[in-house]
Order: sequence, then C-alpha cells, then structure tokens
Amino acid sequence: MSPEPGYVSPVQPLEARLSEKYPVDDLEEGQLEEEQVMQEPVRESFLEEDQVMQEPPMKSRWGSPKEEFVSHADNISRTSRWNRSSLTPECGEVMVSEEHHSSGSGSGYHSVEKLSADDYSDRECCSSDHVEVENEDRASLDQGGMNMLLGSRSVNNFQKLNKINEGTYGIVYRARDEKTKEIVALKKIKMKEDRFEEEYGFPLTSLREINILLSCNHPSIVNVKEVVVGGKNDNDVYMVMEHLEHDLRGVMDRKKEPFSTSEVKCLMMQLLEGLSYLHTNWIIHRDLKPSNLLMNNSGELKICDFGMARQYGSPIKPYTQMVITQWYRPPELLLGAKEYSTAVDMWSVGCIMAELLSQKPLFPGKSELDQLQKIFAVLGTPNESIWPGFSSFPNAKAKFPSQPYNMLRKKFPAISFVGGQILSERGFDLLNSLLSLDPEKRLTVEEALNHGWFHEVPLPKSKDFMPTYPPKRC
Ligand SMILES: Nc1ncnc2c1ncn2[C@@H]1O[C@H](COP(=O)(O)OP(=O)(O)OP(=O)(O)O)[C@@H](O)[C@H]1O
Repeated sequence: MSPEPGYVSPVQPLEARLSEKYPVDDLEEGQLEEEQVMQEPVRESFLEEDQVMQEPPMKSRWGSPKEEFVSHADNISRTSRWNRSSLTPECGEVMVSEEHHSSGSGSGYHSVEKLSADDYSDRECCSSDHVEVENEDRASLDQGGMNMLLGSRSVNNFQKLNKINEGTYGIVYRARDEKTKEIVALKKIKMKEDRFEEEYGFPLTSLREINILLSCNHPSIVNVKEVVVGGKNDNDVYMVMEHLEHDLRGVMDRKKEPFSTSEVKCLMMQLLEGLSYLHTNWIIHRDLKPSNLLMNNSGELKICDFGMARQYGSPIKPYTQMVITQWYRPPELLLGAKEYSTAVDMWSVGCIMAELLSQKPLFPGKSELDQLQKIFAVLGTPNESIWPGFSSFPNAKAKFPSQPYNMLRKKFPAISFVGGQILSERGFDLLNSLLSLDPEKRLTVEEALNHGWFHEVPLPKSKDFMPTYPPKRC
C-alpha cells in the first residue's frame, strides 16, 4: 500500500517510534528472531511465532489481530513509552480553587476543581460487546501493567475545567496544562471494568488504546501527548490528548440542516485519510461512528477512541464479532463472522457518509436481528450468488424477509423535487460500494480515497471554510 501523496509515509514514523520505544533489550525471549524475519511495520515485540509474516498482510483483506498487541507491553517498564513530552515527574500544586472563566471558544462557564479519584462514577456502562472483546486476549496478558507508568507526570499538573463526556471506558475532561497553559483533553481510564482489571491491574482496552494512539502520528488521528497518573490513591491513569471542541455526533444532533456536499467531501476525505493511515499500519479501528470522530473549529476531523482497535496480520485467527456499535456494524459481523478484515471499518464509513448526507442514521436497528433486517430492506436480502459464502454464516439461518432489490438510491436520489439533498451518480457509486454486503466487494480505503466523487464539482470544501460551531454545554 502506498501512502497518500503529500504525506510523509505513515509507515516510517510508526516504525521509527516503535523501534525507539521497544529496543531489542526490552523484547521477551524468542522475540528477536521473529523481529528479524519481520520487515513490515508491525510492532515487532507483539509478534507470536505463528504470526511471522512473509509478505504484507494488506494483500489479503482478511486477517487476524496481533493477539499479543498489549500483553508484552505490560512487561516494559520504560518510562519513555508513556511520556512523550517529559520524563521528569513533576508534582504540582493540587488545584482546589473554584473559579469561572470562559472557554476558548468564547462562551460557557466551566467550574474548575481538583482532580481526584472521586471524579469517576461507578456507573456500569461496559456493554456486553466490550466485555466480549476483553475475552479475546485475556489469556495472553501476563503481568500487572502499572509499572509501565513509572516516571509519568502527575495529573496535578493539569487544571480540570469541565467534564466533556463519559464513555464506556473513561471520563473525558477538558483541562489546562498548568505549565504550558495549553488546553487538553484528559481521558480518565476507568479501572473497574471487570475481573480482568482486578487481576491484572489495568483495563486491557485502555492499554490497547494507549499503545495504538501513542504510536500513531497523523493529522486525522487524535494526538495523545502523554499518560499521567494521580488522583486520590495515585492509582488513576489519564491519557492527555489534544483537545477538539466537538464530536460529529454532537454537531449533527445540533445542526438544523445537513452538511452540504462539499462539506461532506471535506469530512469524508479526512476520515478516509486517517483510516488509510491506520489500515496501512495494519490497524483496524473497529468502532467508527460519529461520536468517535472529533471536530474542531478549524474544520479538522480526527478519529478517536481506539479502545476497540486492533493490529492484525496473517494467518487468520477466529475473532470476536461483537465489535462496532450496532448501527455501524457490518452485516458479516451481525451474521456471526469470526474472521474479518479492514472492510469492517469501510462499512462504518459508508454508514457515516450516509448520515452526513441525510443527517440521520442509515440503519438505526433496535436489536441485532432488526439491524440485519433494516440493512437487507435497503440493500436487498443477500443470497449465495450475491454474496458467496453468505449461507454459511452462523446467523444466516434466520428467516429474513425477502427484498430482491437494492433500494438505496431511493434514499439518496439524484434529483429532488422537494429541495432535499441530492447525490450525484459518482457519489451514489461511492456510497453503494462502501455499503457492499459482501466485504470482499466493499471498497478499500485507498479505492474510496481515489474515488471520482472527490474530483467532481462541488469539490471538497477547504478546512478553512468549514463551518464553526458553538461549544457544547456539559
Ligand atoms: N481529545 C478529545 N477532545 C475533545 N473531546 C473528546 C476527546 N476525546 C474524547 N472526547 C469526547 O469524549 C467522548 C468519549 O470519548 P471516547 O469515545 O474516547 O470514550 P470511550 O469511553 O471509549 O467511549 P465509548 O463509550 O464510545 O467506547 C467522545 O465522544 C468525545 O465527545
């Protein structure tokens, strides 16, 4: 896979960073041999014997993740991996003041308070999907991971401004770096996921997210600056990220009109460029959805939330299908496929493109079965000739209502007599090809990036001319 023109090859920085972070000394016994065989940009230290690759796995659309992706990282107690900007622990004053000030965007008041372990609620929000993902490589994790945090800065160096959001794996705060005065996002890792954390000391999804995000370097991927520790018992772990004012979910919820075609193209290009970087580096995101796409008032879009992300390679290994939030989950996963590829992300991209164009979710299923029915009602019920192998999926036995036609064009017409959003032939071709039921026929990220829709008028809007939005209130 060749990198996007105009970008420094994403492979090189990742490789360089990894070799810097994981010197040979840090590898476990037996890993060196594997590393020497490996010429490709994979985290060498995570390779298993049976995962030694002779050729780039991107040749195959199907792959399996590196099961050991985070497990060996746990044994590495080098401080440099965890602190990009400073190796010196600095224990600043604990902020206890209560004050009000306006946000960077000029409106809204935010209370300033001390960061403490009490900030995090015990709300159980770990979905069964996520628990299942944990099971994938629980067995491969060996030792507690807290020693990796040695040398990390204290969270007391940050002044918490307001809570931005709370997701399954963490609470995200807007905060200010006391030293640089920079506004950042702090994602506090929830430590009470399940048995796993009790045994190993650190949630696997979070380790995975931190590992991948620290290794990535791309304008369309949220930048994690460092990992800091602190809180009441000095046990809390926070990711310090660049702060973006919005996420796409919030923007779309508050927007009265859909994005214009040129705005959709601008957002899609950025999403695809970020995803191209990931797929080139053998990473499947596995949870692309509007709330995981951050946006700022400079028209930038960045992919975040890598809790579900995985590196993959050959040979194929069975894998959980319980990933990707249901509305954006592709039919092969809903049907029970255990082997899947980067194509799962491309389906999510198709759903996101449809939502950007129409301002409403394309397949808002209420259950997995309903999700499949909604998909088939629009795209047609598959059979062996449309999708070879379809009937052998575990969940293909269900009786789906027969829909012999693809009805997608009805939802995205070329002409509208009521002034609604229209989609050109090329635009429809891109959307329809992203939403191919058969993952083997689905567009790859490179094919999508090179699609003619991006070259026809209206051209993608420049980021500088993208609309800005007022800050959301929390
Ligand atoms: N760097 C950031 N800047 C601004 N807001 C952010 C940032 N990172 C995350 N957020 C906000 O916090 C929300 C939750 O973050 P994230 O998705 O990383 O958490 P999570 O616990 O993994 O969520 P999920 O429940 O989707 O798995 C995002 O939807 C976004 O609104």
